[in-house]
Order: sequence, then structure tokens, then C-alpha cells
Amino acid sequence: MLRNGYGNSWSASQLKIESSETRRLREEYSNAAFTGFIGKSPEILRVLNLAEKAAQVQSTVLICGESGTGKEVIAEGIHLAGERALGPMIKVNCSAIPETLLESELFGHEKGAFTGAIKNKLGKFELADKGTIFLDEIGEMDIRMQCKLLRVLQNKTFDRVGGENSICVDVRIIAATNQDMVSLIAKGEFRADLYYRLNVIPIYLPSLVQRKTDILLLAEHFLHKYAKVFNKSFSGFSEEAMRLLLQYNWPGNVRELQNIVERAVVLTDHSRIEASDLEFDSYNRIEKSKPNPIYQSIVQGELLTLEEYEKQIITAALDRFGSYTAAGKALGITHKTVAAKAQKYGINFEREARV
Ligand SMILES: Nc1ncnc2c1ncn2[C@@H]1O[C@H](COP(=O)(O)OP(=O)(O)OP(=O)(O)O)[C@@H](O)[C@H]1O
Repeated sequence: MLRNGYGNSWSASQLKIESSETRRLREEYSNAAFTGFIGKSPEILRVLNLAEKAAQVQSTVLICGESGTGKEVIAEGIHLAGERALGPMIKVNCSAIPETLLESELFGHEKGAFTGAIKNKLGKFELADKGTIFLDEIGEMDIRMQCKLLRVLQNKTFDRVGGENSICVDVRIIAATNQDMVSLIAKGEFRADLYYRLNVIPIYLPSLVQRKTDILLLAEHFLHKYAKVFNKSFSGFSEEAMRLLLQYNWPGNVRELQNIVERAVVLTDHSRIEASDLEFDSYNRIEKSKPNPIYQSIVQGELLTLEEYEKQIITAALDRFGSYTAAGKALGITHKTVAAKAQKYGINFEREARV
């Protein structure tokens, strides 16, 4: 007879059944681990290959990439494809929890440790025992907490807030960030020693525009998904709709694409998604239509008269192109008009040498 950590006793035959059932479940999880992660571009195949390798070991993984690129999906896949799949996966968004609460959130606290600590509380690390802890937005973690996390990585133990005994847990750490960690380190906002401890297996998730070949594949995937959810039926996207999807710059990456397709599925009355059904996020449309500093100065700064803007444009074009003819060609006016405007605005330009 054997006893597990909870004091239950198992006979040898039960253990055998358990282990074959466990093996079956683990295989099932492992086979399904990355199936929801859509993409066939070489960049994504590289990510999947790396993530599958990471799942086979216990090393710490740091997943970097812009918001909405699928960092959390990859972290879940690594957990499910590995030997901890049947254990818990505990997620902590390090930026969403106020600094003062994060320590007790991660490491737990003892009753009476601080005002309001009316009973013992298990921290996320204890809850993740035999499983994985996913530390999202790690770049936002307060610098004092970084020091405490480093200690956990070094010693594999920690103390509950107000606790006296060190606690040892068996947890695999996967961290993620959408920040440029190297520049955070350069600014002194992230500890280099913690970064190196976390960055044992780095996985970089490319933005959607860096893997344009996945856009239509993802769009089709979400179309099927939401058609099923909302019990509708579609024949696909029109040519024009596909062209728009490919042209857009996707600042919100896959999350934004998912939202736009969901919105189109819900709101359209067509049996095919048309360009007019695709409502791009207005915030991003503004970002996109903010082409240059002149736009910014008009929107946010001191407004100049139209003539003053014209003077700046003519001056800049002459500086850039070096002649009335070339500047006029670029601006779509004749060289005579450029010369006249230069004279009108008193722009100092040596006509003779540079017509
Ligand atoms: N390759 C993909 N295939 C299918 N769905 C995806 C893919 N990538 C992302 N998604 C979906 O997009 C949404 C955002 O993904 P996720 O939360 O993993 O991004 P993230 O990089 O962790 O974002 P953030 O940095 O903002 O936390 C989720 O709903 C996820 O299911």
C-alpha cells in the first residue's frame, strides 16, 4: 500500500489503473495542445516548433511579442503538451494587481500579517504546485517584487507574507511581455539578473503584419468559429473584404482580427462577408490616418494659418529637392508656381543655380 501526499492510500492495482488513465489523458491533452493556434507561416511554424520543444522540459520560458499576438495561447499549449498537463495552470497578470497586493497574491499570507489579513491565504505559487504559473505582463512588475521573484527562481522557496517557514513548491514558470525588455533593463526598470533567469527559452511571437500569409487563414477560422456560435452560415469573404484584411496594419494583432470578424458575423445580413461589414476599430483608424507631424500639430498643437503651412511645405520641398522644377513635380505644381510662392514667402533660395 502506498500513500499520496494527501494521505490517501492506493493499492498497486489502483496505481496501475491511475497511471494508464493519466497517460491517456496526458496524451489527449498533448495532442490538443496547439490545435487552436492557427497559422502556417514559416514564422509561426518556427514558434510552434520551439514551443513543442519547450513543453518537453521544465526550463523557464519568456514569451515576447506585441499585444494580441497569442502569447497566452502559446503558454497554455506549452503547459498542456508537457508532463504537468494534469496539474494546474495559474495565470497572474502582474500589471493588473496593485504593487502592494502582488506579494500576497503570489506568495500568500498568514492570518494577521497585515490589516485585513483575517485568515491564511494561499498564494498563486502554492496553487500552481505540480503545475505551471503564467506571469503575464512581467515587464510591468514592480522592481521590489522582481527581487523577490528572483529569490524564488534561485532558491525554489519563498515565504508567505507574515510567515516564518519557507515554502517549497514544484512550479514551472512561463512569463510573457509585450515590452522591449532590453530597453527596460537599460532604463533600470527591470533587473538584468531576473531577465536572464526568465529568458532561458525565449519565444518571440511575430505581429500579424510580419506574417501576412496567416491573415486570411485566421479570418476564415474566426468566421467558422463565430458562424457556429451565432448559428449563422457564410460562404466566406468577398474579394474586396479580403483585400482590406490584407491591407490593414493590425495594431491589435490577432485579437483585433478576431473582434472584427465576430462583429461582422453578428451584424451582417449578407451570406458572404463584404468589405462594408468590416468595421475596423475607430481608435486604430485614427492612428492610421495620423500620417505626419503636420496632422499632429493641427490636432494637438498651436494652429498656423494655411499660408504659414504652405510656406513650410515649399521651404521643405526646396530643401529636399534642390530645384523649383523637382520640388514642383513632387508637389504637383509648375516650377513657376513654386518660384512665385518662394518669392511671396521670402524663401531664400538661389534660383539661378538650382532651377
Ligand atoms: N494563432 C492564433 N490562433 C487562434 N487564435 C489566436 C491566435 N493568436 C491569438 N489568438 C486569439 O487572440 C486573442 C488574444 O490572444 P492572447 O491573449 O494569447 O494574446 P497575448 O499576446 O497574450 O495578448 P496580451 O499581450 O494583450 O495579453 C485570444 O482570444 C486568442 O485566442
